[in-house]
Amino acid sequence: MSSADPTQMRPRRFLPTGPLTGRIRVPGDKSISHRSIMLGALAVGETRVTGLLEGEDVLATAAAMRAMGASVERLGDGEWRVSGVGVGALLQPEAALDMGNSGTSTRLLMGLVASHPITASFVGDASLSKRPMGRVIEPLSRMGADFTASPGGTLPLMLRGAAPAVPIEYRLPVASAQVKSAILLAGLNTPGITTVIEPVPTRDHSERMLRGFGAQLDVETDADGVRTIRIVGEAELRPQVIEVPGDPSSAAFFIVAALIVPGSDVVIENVGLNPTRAGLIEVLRLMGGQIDELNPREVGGEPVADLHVRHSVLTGIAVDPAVAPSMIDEFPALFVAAALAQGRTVTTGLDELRVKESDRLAVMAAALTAAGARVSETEDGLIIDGTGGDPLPGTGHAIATHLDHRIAMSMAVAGLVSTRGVEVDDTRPIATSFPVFEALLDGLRG
Ligand SMILES: O=C(O)C1=C[C@@H](OP(=O)(O)O)[C@@H](O)[C@H](O)C1
Ligand SMILES: C=C(OP(=O)(O)O)C(=O)O
Repeated sequence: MSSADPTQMRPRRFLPTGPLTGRIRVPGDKSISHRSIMLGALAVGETRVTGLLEGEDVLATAAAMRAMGASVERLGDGEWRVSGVGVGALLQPEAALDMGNSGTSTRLLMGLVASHPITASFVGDASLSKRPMGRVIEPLSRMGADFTASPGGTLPLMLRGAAPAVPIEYRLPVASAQVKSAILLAGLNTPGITTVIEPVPTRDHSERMLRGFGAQLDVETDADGVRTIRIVGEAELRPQVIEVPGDPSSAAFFIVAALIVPGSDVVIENVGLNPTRAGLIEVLRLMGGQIDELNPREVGGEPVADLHVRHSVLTGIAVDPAVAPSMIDEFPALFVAAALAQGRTVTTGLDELRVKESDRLAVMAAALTAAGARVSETEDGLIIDGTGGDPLPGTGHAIATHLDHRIAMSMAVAGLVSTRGVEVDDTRPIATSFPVFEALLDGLRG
């Protein structure tokens, strides 16, 4: 796990580069990888997964499911076997579950534990220990689970599951796939029907995968786009064979890199393009980005294509806040594209970015300023005046990543179009979601 110990930090200066050219394949989707292990661990029998992301966050999920009785084994590169215990049969872990840096592991596993007759403690690193868990504690308490959390509703916390739990109907107060998923997973072992009402659609991997594993789940969408998701509890899950598509959130760094580095021409293979995840591509196209989808197909029940990305003259825009949930993790990368675009980019409605691995509005504003970009921070977004493609001049200050992988990778990309490079204070967090990022980047430099 990434540690907060500053003596262990691994800095790197990302230098300006010539054109990026070639083909790459990004690792498996992080959201789908977490869910493959969790649902595999709840099915009776053997689930096989290929293309699993072997990042630290997913490994934290794997370790937790092992600690609760499932067998989770690595057979080869991205190839895993999960032998599940069955819904209702999770065992009480002997030690605290170490969630590392991973919000998804924490919140989804809290959902699972909440409706099992077990007690579990959750701990995490310095970044995760600041993130709000009240958003899952509240609905899961209504289902009967009992929590002892740190002040402010943070980790470390202890959770005593309810048996039986009580089904609820819950309207999400924040657009969060993690909160939605926590409640649906708790609903798996709850008698009756658990209902989540989602006013703003968020990534729907849980719904797709729960159905794929045989849970009875239905989704109704009204004329305003409000989704009502119902899951029938005391489900029996059937083991699956899952091929995890490439992670669009990882592809994002290479899409932006190829767009901003003059002369670049890159193909990123096997990128998941679920519409609840593909907002960045839409926004970059509106800015003038040349991104073509080749060989569209389905992988693991998700739309996928190879993306052909060429250097483009980008123009700043006002980003529609409605697109935010479908690119929530991609804003740091978008901010870098905006910093190199012509004219002004305005983003709004991004309060959720303040509760990710870091406060991504404040940290990206500081990071881009240190790189020489013109940025101002508002309550719920950034306003960025781009260089029009000129290299970022830099200020000589290193970028503080605050244990946030997406800040480290975004600023690595910014360094590619700079006059003297961009010094990232710590590259270790990159391993939480994209361990081969630096190797792929160095490979494209030719
Ligand atoms: O459900 C998921 O897999 C995720 C949901 C999002 O979080 P929120 O639900 O907090 O928006 C996203 O930021 C995270 O990287 C993964
Ligand atoms: C927000 C993220 O992940 P998590 O919430 O799982 O820590 C992310 O990967 O950008």
